[in-house]
Amino acid sequence: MANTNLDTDTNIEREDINNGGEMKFQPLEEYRIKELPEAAYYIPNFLTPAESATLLAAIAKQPWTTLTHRRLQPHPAPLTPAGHLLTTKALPPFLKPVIDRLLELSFADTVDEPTTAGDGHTNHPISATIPLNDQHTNLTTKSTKWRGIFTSSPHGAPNHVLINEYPPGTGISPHEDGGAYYPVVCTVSLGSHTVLEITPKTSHTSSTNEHSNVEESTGGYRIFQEPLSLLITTGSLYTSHLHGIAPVKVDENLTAATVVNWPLLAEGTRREIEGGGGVVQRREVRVSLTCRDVLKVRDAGWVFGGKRR
Ligand SMILES: O=C(O)CCC(=O)C(=O)O
Ligand SMILES: [Fe+2]
Repeated sequence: MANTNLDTDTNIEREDINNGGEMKFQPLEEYRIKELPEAAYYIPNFLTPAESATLLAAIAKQPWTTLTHRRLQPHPAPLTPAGHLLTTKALPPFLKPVIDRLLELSFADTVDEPTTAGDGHTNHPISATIPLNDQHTNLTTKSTKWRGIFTSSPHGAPNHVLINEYPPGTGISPHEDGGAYYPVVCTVSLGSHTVLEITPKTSHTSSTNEHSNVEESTGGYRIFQEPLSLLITTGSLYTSHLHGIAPVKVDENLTAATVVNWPLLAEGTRREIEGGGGVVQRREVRVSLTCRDVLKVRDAGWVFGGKRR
């Protein structure tokens, strides 16, 4: 049954993250892809099918930049070759629900709080139950601090969304994203699933060709991205490794052993993949939204003689 169509997948796990009609996600640690060497997170059903439909309709009305095999939309503007965003224009309003949803996600940091303050005064009720002569012992209590994924980023939120469209049979060659962004990359997938391939690179500087200093090794990782899902990569994963999508119409050999985020996939998806013998067709166009915080932002008004649109 290779005709598995994941595009109509139901929200089997939505109950887990939906609380009284308000979208509520578990702490991000719950979504960690444990097999990867750097912190990365995968959240199935990050958006609802209705939200996806609204987004796709809004995206269809925006102008595209056409490449040889795919189209893209850089919002609010393309980056310069140096990786700068030359506008202070906000992201278009149709992307706000996605950005707001990203800002809802948080880590639940457990922090140790001393029960005695530096000046010797107790600052926690627990100290009241402790005999005075025991209070020199270094007592701590655990508390939870919520920390968003963009809390420490320069602008506190993504300021750039790159929309890529991939018809079945198209992909993106292995690449790294470079240093223009704060190292948190959030990718929302709409339409079809895809399989992201992450390949460690071994630095191998050649004196004859500075562009071929990246040598792919065989040990890589495959991440299955369901429609409606969110993938977050952090740290050096996108700089110490290459990432890309094979230009194929059918993904094969998809199993718990070959897909690193297998345990995080919606149960229905795992069943469908298994039912298809590990083979899944890319039947629809996939549209991805890659949301990042570009570090360097400058108003370009002066560059164009003060003429702004
Ligand atoms: O479409 C994707 O999921 C990946 C896009 C990507 O890697 C990029 O635009 O740099
Ligand atoms: Fe990329």
